Amino acid sequence: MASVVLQASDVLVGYGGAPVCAPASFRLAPGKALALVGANGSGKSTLLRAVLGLLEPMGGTLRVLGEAPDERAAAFRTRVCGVLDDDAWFPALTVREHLYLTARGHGVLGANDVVTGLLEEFGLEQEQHALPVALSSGQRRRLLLAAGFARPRDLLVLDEPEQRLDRAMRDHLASRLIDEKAAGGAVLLATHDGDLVQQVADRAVFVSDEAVEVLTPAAAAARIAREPR
Ligand SMILES: Nc1ncnc2c1ncn2[C@@H]1O[C@H](COP(=O)(O)OP(=O)(O)OP(=O)(O)O)[C@@H](O)[C@H]1O
Repeated sequence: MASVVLQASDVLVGYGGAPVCAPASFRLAPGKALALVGANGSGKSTLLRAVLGLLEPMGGTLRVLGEAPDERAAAFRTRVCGVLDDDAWFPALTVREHLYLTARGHGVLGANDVVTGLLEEFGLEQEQHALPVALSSGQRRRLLLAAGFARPRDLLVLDEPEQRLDRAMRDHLASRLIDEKAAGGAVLLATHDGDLVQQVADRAVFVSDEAVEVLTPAAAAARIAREPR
């Protein structure tokens, strides 16, 4: 496997020709996790969207698994899994059917058993035959996360995965991400959770319009504690 999963060199992102933050440079290797931290609206999600190939950078060089990100490319979508807070559901498919479709669509063997395990892991057994419209926002969040883990991936990109999770589920997510690294996966997450940064991340990137700095997880957690929310 490539020794670098993600390489950003002076990447500038924004909308309508206006950058949302300073140019960002960072790299991520297999088996490592990188956290993007910073104030609300600082540009974390926008950087994630560029990594996922959903937004063309305005400047700099961005390489994901050696290529410019392109979500239209099947090879890219096979290896890069994004979990955004986008609530993109098929309204007539149940929780179980969503997970099964995701796993089967990515060629997972024994998809039914994989789904059964994920339903239990993410506390969705009772809701497995419910439609998305019937779920609480926290249950929908857990379904989004479970769908991310239902399919193969080399890079897992998560936007504020801690949102709407209780403490126990946050801790479970942290251990799941540590396992992901141990299995050789790379994790890029935007987060406001300093504990999650310290539990999971090997490095952090502090995003702002003045400068984008690479920090230790402890330094990033200290910055998060100081940021107004
Ligand atoms: N589609 C869009 N078009 C124009 N501006 C946008 C769009 N999406 C986000 N923005 C703006 O870009 C800036 C950065 O937003 P972004 O969502 O990347 O920040 P963030 O760091 O992820 O914030 P938060 O922590 O609140 O999720 C904000 O000023 C936001 O209003």
